Amino acid sequence: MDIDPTDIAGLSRAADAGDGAAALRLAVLCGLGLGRPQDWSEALSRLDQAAATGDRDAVFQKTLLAPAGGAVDLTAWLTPPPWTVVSERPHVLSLSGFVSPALCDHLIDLARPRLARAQVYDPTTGRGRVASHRSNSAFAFNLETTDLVLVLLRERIARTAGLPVTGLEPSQVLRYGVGETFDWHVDWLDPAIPGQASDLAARGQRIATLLLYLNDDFEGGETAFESGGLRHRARRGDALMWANTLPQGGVDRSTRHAGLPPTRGEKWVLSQWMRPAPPRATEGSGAVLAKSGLKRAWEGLSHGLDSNFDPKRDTAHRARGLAGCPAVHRGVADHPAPFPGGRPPSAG
Ligand SMILES: O=C(O)CCC(=O)C(=O)O
Ligand SMILES: [Fe+2]
Repeated sequence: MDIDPTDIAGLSRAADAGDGAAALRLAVLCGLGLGRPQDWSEALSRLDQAAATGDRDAVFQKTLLAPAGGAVDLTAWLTPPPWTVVSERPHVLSLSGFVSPALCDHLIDLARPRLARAQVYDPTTGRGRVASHRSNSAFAFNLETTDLVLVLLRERIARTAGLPVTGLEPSQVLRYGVGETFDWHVDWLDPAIPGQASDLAARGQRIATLLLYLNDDFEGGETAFESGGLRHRARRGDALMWANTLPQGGVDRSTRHAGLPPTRGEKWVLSQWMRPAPPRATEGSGAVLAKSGLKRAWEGLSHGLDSNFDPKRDTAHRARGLAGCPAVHRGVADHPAPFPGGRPPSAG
């Protein structure tokens, strides 16, 4: 495809003329709400259009999203599965069957050829750097590598947490070989650390973390919490979600945790850190952002940074976010309804 990937009109023309790759790219932009308003029904019909051309990637993504054949069940996708409370303090929930084993394999396949040594924040500069306490490897998805499966997965994660998808950081796949670890750490950012303060001011706190376990054929490698001595092992396709902030606001210091080293085999997880909203720098009129944001997001190959910002919705989330993760805290207090009234927000 030699069409400008940020040229929505050009992509639409090519898609309607039978270019499956253009239709598939358009499906991603429709699902993300980048360069145009978010529209699930168009995203799915562009996927169908791409699959109908015989585009192998589109056909494969459709089988992952609708394994029984037929149409993708959007309501099912955007409805969080039941959960169990693993720990009240820290607030940790376990969700079984978050995605299918086939989808886990797909995420591993996307990440495997793109892995690099995982990094941590440099406490002074705030830039990434290699550190001995994080010896595993990682891949963070960018706009180019984000497919419709990941777009829908990110929306499912956001709705499970009760946080806006625009606040999700780039999704990362982590791989741990034998002896590799993400040693004891917290996911929340510390305003007292200069390298984290400006990021915190721009994007808000990492309210919640969700880990999706992509395989289970290894030994050791548990996710461990210092407080209470919790050691969590999950089945492939299960997720673990916890709040890094307290319901009344402020960070939860009891969330100190680690990815312990596998003693046999390799461990794969998808790690999703969640903020209350996109960076303040991008706030403005939604329409202007929608156009210029896409070009900038593509050039930076990032996403989540410039998606369609809705000042009313996202400011409310940010305010709410300061007092913790809605779904995790509600889940702990009032298991199992994740949304007010027990129903997810509308899929539209
Ligand atoms: O791999 C794990 O079990 C932990 C990962 C983790 O702590 C993180 O991604 O923040
Ligand atoms: Fe962590």
